[in-house]
Amino acid sequence: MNEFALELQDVSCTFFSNPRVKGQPIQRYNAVGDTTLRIRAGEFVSLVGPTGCGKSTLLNIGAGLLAPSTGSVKVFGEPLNGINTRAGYMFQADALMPWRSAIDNVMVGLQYRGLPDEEARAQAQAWLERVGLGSFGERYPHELSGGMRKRCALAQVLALDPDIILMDEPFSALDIQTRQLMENEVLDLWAAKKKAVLFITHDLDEAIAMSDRVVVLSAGPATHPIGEFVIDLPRPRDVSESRMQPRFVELHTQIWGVLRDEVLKGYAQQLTKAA
Ligand SMILES: Nc1ncnc2c1ncn2[C@@H]1O[C@H](COP(=O)(O)OP(=O)(O)OP(=O)(O)O)[C@@H](O)[C@H]1O
Repeated sequence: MNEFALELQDVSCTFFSNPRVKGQPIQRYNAVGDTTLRIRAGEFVSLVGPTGCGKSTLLNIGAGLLAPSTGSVKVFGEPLNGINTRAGYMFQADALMPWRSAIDNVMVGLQYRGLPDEEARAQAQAWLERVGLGSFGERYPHELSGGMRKRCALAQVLALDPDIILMDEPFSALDIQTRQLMENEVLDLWAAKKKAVLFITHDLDEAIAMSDRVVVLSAGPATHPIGEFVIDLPRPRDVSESRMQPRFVELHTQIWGVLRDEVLKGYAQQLTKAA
């Protein structure tokens, strides 16, 4: 097996405004500059960077939802063309289908894969149990709490047993206690299967507590990595206990030293845009 599950090699991404809007010249925005990012099989990597810098754009490129303007993407050594079928994607917003019960949401991907309904249902139930929703399968998304919906979305992704998991601020909408529970659950599930994870977060504490490596992105335009830190905290980890360790504080100080100026630049840009 190739050492790298996902490789973004010298990618850039430029967005153009809609050419059909009459009377307005086409505007271009260079969201991602020259970026190389490699995630090893089984590695948990977080991307942190100022708001609006281009984190989701990079994740979308890795998912094959967006083609880079230049550069290349490889998945286990093979060039990526179209959707990355080895990856599962967990979004910031709920992606559950409101008209389907929790179990139907989890089993839908398995059904698409051609599993007979009965087997798909059994596997979906097993995943719901693993994420603590064993007795909630018949509930609809609106009948679940925010944390439960996240658990259901997690089961939906993990049921497909992807080799790569792409997570775009999956817990940002949760209260702090639920968030920490979910972070620990994700770490336990990850430790059991050791998939490659690319995790996006605004929260540096979360990035350090969860990851093997944290990559810091510059403020846009043309965001690119400006720092990379190996997180050598022992595993298994409990996210809230990890935060108490002196090494955590050291890493936080080092990474924040790089991130701080970019966050200030990003913030200043937002103010300029808003003015
Ligand atoms: N389809 C698009 N067309 C034009 N501009 C876009 C498009 N998608 C993203 N952008 C711009 O590219 C930049 C990067 O956006 P992106 O969503 O990747 O940032 P982000 O770091 O994930 O943001 P946030 O921290 O708010 O989640 C932003 O300035 C955004 O406005």
